[in-house]
Amino acid sequence: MHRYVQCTLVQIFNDQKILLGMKKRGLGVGMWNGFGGKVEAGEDLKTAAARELKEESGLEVLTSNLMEVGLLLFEFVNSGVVLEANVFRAVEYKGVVTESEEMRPCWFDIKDIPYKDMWVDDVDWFPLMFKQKLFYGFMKFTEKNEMFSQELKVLENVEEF
Ligand SMILES: COc1nc(N)nc2c1ncn2[C@H]1C[C@H](O)[C@@H](COP(=O)(O)OP(=O)(O)OP(=O)(O)O)O1
Repeated sequence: MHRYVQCTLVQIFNDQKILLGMKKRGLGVGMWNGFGGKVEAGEDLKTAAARELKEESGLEVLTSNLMEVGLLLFEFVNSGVVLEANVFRAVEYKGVVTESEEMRPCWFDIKDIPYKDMWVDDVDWFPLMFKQKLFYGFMKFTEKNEMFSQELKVLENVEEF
C-alpha cells in the first residue's frame, strides 16, 4: 500500500543564478536541493512552500510570486511512501539569505549546477525548468535511494498535473 505525502520544493532565481541549499539532516542529507518540505495540516501548497522557504533559507516570498513549474512523484518502494513534490520558482522575494539548522544556502550559476551532489533525478528536470517548461515526473527509488524507474514529460498547462 502507498502512503502519499504532499511536499513543496522552491527554486529561487536571480538572473542566471539559482539558490540551492546543502541539506544538513534528514532525507537528502549531503545533497544540494531547492527549499521545501512537507505540507502541514490546513496549509495550501503555496503557503507551505513560502513557510519552508523562510524556515530553510531566511527568504520571504509572497504566495502570488510562486509560479508552478512542475509536479514530481518520488516513490520509495521499500517504505511505500510516495512524495508528491510540488515545484515552484520565484524571482521576486525579500530578506537575507541565512543558513538554517536544515540547509546551508549557496548561489550557483545555472551553467554550473552541482549535479553530482544532488538527487539523481535533478539532472533530467532542472534543464526543463531552466527552459521554463512545465513538467510532470514519476520516479521510483530503491531502499538505498537509487533511482530505477523514471517517467518524465513536458506539459502544456497546470491542469494536466
Ligand atoms: C527522490 O528525489 C528527490 N529529488 C529532489 N530533487 N528532491 C527531493 C527528492 N526527494 C525528496 N525531495 C525533496 C522534496 C522536499 O522539498 C524535501 C522533503 O524534505 P524533508 O523530508 O526534509 O521535509 P521536512 O518537512 O522539511 O522534514 P522534517 O520533518 O525533517 O522537518 O525533499
